Amino acid sequence: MIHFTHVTKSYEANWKALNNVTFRINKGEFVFLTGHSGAGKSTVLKLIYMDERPDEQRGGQVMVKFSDNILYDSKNTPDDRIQALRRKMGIIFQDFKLLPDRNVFENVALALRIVGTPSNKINAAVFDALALVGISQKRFAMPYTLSGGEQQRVAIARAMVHNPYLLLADEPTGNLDPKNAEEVFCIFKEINARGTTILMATHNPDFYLNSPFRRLELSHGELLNRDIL
Ligand SMILES: Nc1ncnc2c1ncn2[C@@H]1O[C@H](COP(=O)(O)OP(=O)(O)OP(=O)(O)O)[C@@H](O)[C@H]1O
Repeated sequence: MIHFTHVTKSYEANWKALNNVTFRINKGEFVFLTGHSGAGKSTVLKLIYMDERPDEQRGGQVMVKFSDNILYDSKNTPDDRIQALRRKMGIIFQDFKLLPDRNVFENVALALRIVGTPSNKINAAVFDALALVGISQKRFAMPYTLSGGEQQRVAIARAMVHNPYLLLADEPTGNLDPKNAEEVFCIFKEINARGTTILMATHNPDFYLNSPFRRLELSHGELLNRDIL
């Protein structure tokens, strides 16, 4: 589903945030992305949701392939197709990024309203997504009244409401205490078991050391483990 082929990304001249990174993630996998602060984890995720592109000269290629007919690659995807790409994935950040002036239901519903989904379908999809993360009872609450763990669960519901093929998570448990972090990780495992591919950037070894899932480890912009094709 995700193919990085010799990807190099320089934000500044003569300095590579990512250097010649090649890996592949298959449909249905759960993969961790690890590495020290500044190793390039967020850059990998931004290249997948095309907030960034590889270097023009010898930057390699990022390809995201959802099916035989639905394919986005960094060389041939114009800027005006990026929204369509992002509608096929869910993205979760460390700091939740909920809209402070909308309640839980509206935060989750918004992505569907924007694309003109009929309200009966919105209601059903939002209820399903809130049930998935176990927070239906808080649907009328405003974000500032929720704990960090609850806010992140709303963010997961928002990311999942349109049934994405792929879930990208950038340090999703970084602001949570261990109990909430574990709960969020369990929700991710459930989402993956239902078929969504997951790439999760994390610093937390408790997740990846005792886990059957594959790990891509970055150090100073380079991939350390190369048994990942
Ligand atoms: N827009 C930018 N302009 C210049 N440098 C950048 C930019 N974005 C990232 N960098 C640099 O690229 C390197 C990789 O950053 P990135 O955010 O991908 O690392 P990370 O592994 O996600 O780090 P952290 O765990 O701290 O979030 C860092 O040295 C960072 O300072």
